[in-house]
Amino acid sequence: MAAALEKVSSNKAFAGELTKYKFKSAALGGLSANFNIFLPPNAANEKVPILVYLSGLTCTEDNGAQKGSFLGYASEAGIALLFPDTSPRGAGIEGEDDDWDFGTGAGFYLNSTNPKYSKHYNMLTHVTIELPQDFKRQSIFGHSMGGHGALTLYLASKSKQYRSASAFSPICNPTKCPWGEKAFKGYLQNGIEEAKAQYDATELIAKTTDSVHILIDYGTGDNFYKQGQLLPENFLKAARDAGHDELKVRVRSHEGYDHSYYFISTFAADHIHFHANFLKA
Ligand SMILES: N[C@@H](CCC(=O)N[C@@H](CSC=O)C(=O)NCC(=O)O)C(=O)O
Repeated sequence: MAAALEKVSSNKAFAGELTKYKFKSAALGGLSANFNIFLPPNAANEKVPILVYLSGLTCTEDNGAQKGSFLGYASEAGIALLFPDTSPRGAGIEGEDDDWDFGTGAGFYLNSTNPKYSKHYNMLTHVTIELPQDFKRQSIFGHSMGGHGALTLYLASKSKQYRSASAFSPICNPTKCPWGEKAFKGYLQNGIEEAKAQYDATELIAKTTDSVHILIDYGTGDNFYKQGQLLPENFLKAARDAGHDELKVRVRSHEGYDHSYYFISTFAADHIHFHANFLKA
């Protein structure tokens, strides 16, 4: 990271340290951006791998850090956690605060090509290039819109930036659900068609021939799943059709669990341990 970082807060947790920084983000058009980073205790003596967590709609860099139950498991595994924000803040674009599922808090981890948003809404560059400039061993996970971000950043990365990806209740096929359709029509000049090439995990896995390491968990009691916003079955079918077996792409359905952080924290250990296999190999 080239820009100067300003420490906002710091808390000791699980023998490690959770620190919030802010800086002036070039990717987000010069706006001030926050992120949290958790360093496990062994980071004082050696280089540690990093796991990036992307949050969902309406979230900030705090939701995952405060409610995900990830820190203790990451501390034990010797893995750092990076929690970016979910969108630029305060761009001042007309209408960006009108809805909870578009604009502020809803950056969809893409680079906007619509001139109205393209100066500020570049969360793809922010997360993949601007924040982690010096990190060599990285994996990525996320929730809901952040699960969409984790899967698409992993699958679309030409440089294989991430060793593995996992997601809780991800938006798996956003070109076919209301949240994705709304976001892509707003942020992208060529809308859904443009999104299919880069920002739809189901479209991407169908074209992926390389070996992948993906874990997805969702709950059958999740109202957004029931409303057809997540579509994990589409992703699973596309993965199997493309030849990715259970060892490469694992999609688990959990009876009765909802979309909340109670669900995420229930399976937090599984996700940290899944990534540890690849980050520490
Ligand atoms: N305000 C909304 C509900 C918003 C919501 O549920 N956001 C989820 C992510 S949804 C997909 O990206 C979330 O993580 N919320 C924050 C939390 O801490 O739970 C509504 O009115 O339905």
